[in-house]
Amino acid sequence: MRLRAMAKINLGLDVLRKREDGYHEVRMIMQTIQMYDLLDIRKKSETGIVLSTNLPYVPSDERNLVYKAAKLLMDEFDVKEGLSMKLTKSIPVAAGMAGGSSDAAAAFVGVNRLFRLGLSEEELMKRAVQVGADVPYCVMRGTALAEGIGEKLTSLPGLPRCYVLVGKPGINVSTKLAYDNLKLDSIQKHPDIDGMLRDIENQDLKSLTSKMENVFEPGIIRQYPVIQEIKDLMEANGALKAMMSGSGPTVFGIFDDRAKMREAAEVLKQSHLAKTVFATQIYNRKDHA
Ligand SMILES: C[C@@](CO)(OP(=O)(O)O)[C@H](O)COP(=O)(O)OP(=O)(O)OC[C@H]1O[C@@H](n2ccc(N)nc2=O)[C@H](O)[C@@H]1O
Ligand SMILES: Nc1ncnc2c1ncn2[C@@H]1O[C@H](COP(=O)(O)OP(=O)(O)O)[C@@H](O)[C@H]1O
Repeated sequence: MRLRAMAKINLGLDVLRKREDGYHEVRMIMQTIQMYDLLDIRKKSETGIVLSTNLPYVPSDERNLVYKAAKLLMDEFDVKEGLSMKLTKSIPVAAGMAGGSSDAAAAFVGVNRLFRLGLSEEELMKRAVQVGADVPYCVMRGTALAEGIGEKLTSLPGLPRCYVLVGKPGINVSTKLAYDNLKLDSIQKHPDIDGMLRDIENQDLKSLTSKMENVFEPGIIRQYPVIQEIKDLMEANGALKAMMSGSGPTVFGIFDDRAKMREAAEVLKQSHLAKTVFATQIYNRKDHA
């Protein structure tokens, strides 16, 4: 069985407060994009889980979120058969695009199907949060409002067709450090998430993109000014708006015109500001086909 684990971007990202357990309460507008890892899974005769990946620097043992997700379900349902998984990564790692979380979501969906565990999407999402705050969203996909620590999800109407240019500089940002370094009292500008929800309801892409904000962005840009340079390049080359995704460092630009996006992609490649440049579009199917 082959599953696609789709990447996400955060169109809006607000952090409200720190909880007792160290996690933060957030309010985010999430969007799946057509960029994916592949997870091949099959039963094997010997018991246990075996995982391989195409990247030497991604762990292929119990530290991998795919392994964690599969083990969690197989332990709960006392699955005696073995599982073999092959993960082929294309989503940049530690990039703010939920690559690992989405791989874990694919493992939840795949193990549920392969061993006929009969869990509904909601039941999978309830378990998914144990692997990571963004994993329930990666099970759900599409356009969504994420609250709580990211696990309280409301499905939203799909956005009008638009194109997404992804540019990741050659640096990595730790999500944990990004949260630890965030000074909640000195956040200059909170995104207008409610306004964005209205724009999505009205299918008004221009108004929606004009409100895009991410509270992590100023702090991470101070550390890595290249992020600002990539944003500026995208906006100078036709993006309605460009912003950092999640805890960074990936920048995405939203375009209403595919040709313009492709031209901007060429300019970005020539600039050598980004290590990964990928031109794609939003993705709103939810069926894990
Ligand atoms: C920032 C966001 C925005 O979508 O995405 P990424 O940049 O990772 O893609 C998410 O909130 C990332 O969610 P996720 O990557 O699943 O987080 P987890 O693995 O559960 O947590 C990693 C660490 O981040 C911090 N964390 C995470 C989520 C949250 N709501 N509050 C937190 O404080 C915690 O310190 C935790 O130890
Ligand atoms: N399946 C996986 N894919 C990528 N990284 C993984 C995976 N499982 C565990 N990790 C670890 O998690 C860290 C962050 O991964 P990733 O999910 O790509 O970040 P982000 O959520 O910022 O996009 C990596 O440094 C890696 O060591």
